[in-house]
Amino acid sequence: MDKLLLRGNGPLRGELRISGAKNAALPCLAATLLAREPVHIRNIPHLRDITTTLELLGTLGARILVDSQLGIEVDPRPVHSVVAPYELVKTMRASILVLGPLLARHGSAEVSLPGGCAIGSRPVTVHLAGLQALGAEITVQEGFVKAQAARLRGTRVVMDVVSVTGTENLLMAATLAEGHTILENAAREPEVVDLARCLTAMGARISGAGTSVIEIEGVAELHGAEHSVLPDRIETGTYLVATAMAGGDVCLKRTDPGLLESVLLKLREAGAEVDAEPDHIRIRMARRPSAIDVRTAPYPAFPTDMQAQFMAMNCIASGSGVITETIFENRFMHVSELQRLGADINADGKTAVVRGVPRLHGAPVMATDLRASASLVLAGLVAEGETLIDRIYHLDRGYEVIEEKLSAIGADIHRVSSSRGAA
Ligand SMILES: CC(=O)N[C@H]1[C@@H](OP(=O)(O)OP(=O)(O)OC[C@H]2O[C@@H](n3ccc(=O)[nH]c3=O)[C@H](O)[C@@H]2O)O[C@H](CO)[C@@H](O)[C@@H]1O
Ligand SMILES: C=C(OP(=O)(O)O)C(=O)O
Repeated sequence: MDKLLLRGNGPLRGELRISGAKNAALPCLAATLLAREPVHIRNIPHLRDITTTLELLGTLGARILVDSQLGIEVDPRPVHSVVAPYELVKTMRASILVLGPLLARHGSAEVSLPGGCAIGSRPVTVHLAGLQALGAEITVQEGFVKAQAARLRGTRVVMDVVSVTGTENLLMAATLAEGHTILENAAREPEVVDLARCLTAMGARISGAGTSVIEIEGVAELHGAEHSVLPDRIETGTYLVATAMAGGDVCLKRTDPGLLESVLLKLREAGAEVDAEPDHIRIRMARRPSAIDVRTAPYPAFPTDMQAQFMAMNCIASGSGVITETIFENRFMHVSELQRLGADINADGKTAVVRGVPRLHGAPVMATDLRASASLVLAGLVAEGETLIDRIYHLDRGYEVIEEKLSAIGADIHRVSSSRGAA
């Protein structure tokens, strides 16, 4: 099993290109199941979650073509199965996203309850209650969600919690429902908006995406389309924090500052100079960051997927900062690993108080989930000596060639096989 080896190596300088967003590419790939013709999706990141999704689509019978630019064409016409098996679904939360499209397009679906980051209990009741409201018969048996409906019927659905993938599943299902659907208390994340753009290109009739009320006028069928996935705001935020921690001058290309205003605000508060242009962000940091307070909440507030990275920054900041995680009940698993590097963190329930220390010290650590892994990489960039990160398969779910991107801007980071790690 691979590990990452890092040595603190001073400021970061240069430019790097941001990839397409994992959390938008995954629902867009699921949405291809709704169409009657091939759908071409561009700017897809090269990630393990994407490979798993393509494998899942292939298992259902879809034909997948990858072009030289890593654009992917999914031809859903040969789909012959509506069963998403446990072996593929267990590693990835987003696999539940095939439920709505399979049900809407084929009248039934059997999807294993999903896996993904173990950051909380992560129920799918919003998805199931919404599909029931749209007329589906749903049972959960032996770890599988089984859903049936000859044709879904548009209706008003009030989601009892704001759920990103819940909103996406219902949005996709409603595109082929008979009549009008109103989704209330919808998630407003940019990835939901991107999915709505993809569906609209396929012929769906959607208004209100990006607000908490989305309306969908069902259509009889969806056609082929081309769609380019929006930039990954979490990858963008992670490299911005890396520069804020290590110091230096880095330009992130092919991103969109409008997607992460709450994050840019916090970076400026920490002392970074941030120039936001329509398609790139330049960050300069010439001093130790100041500790900041962060409270996670649904978009447009501060994203939970950036919480661990900001905790890493507070670990080496001047002063103390309070991190409050309001979305997931078990998203502080990085705390004990950051402590192994010398961080001073006191976590209790939803809150962690971080007192910045002048220096972290390298140590062997273990990645526990995707963004926790990212926080360890950031800490390793500035720690004195060697940091060896185990279980980086979590990182490979969500960061495209992270060691290549960070090396290109001056970091000392290498992927090593376990035999080197054990030496
Ligand atoms: C593939 C993907 O896009 N993943 C993102 C998505 O996950 P995901 O869509 O799984 O997260 P949700 O928005 O559904 O979860 C938000 C909160 O709602 C709760 N909840 C959710 C569904 C439900 O039926 N009942 C319920 O109580 C969850 O336990 C959690 O506390 O949004 C999260 C919140 O921004 C991000 O951290 C993930 O990176
Ligand atoms: C939690 C995440 O992913 P998933 O929802 O796929 O587990 C994430 O992207 O930070």
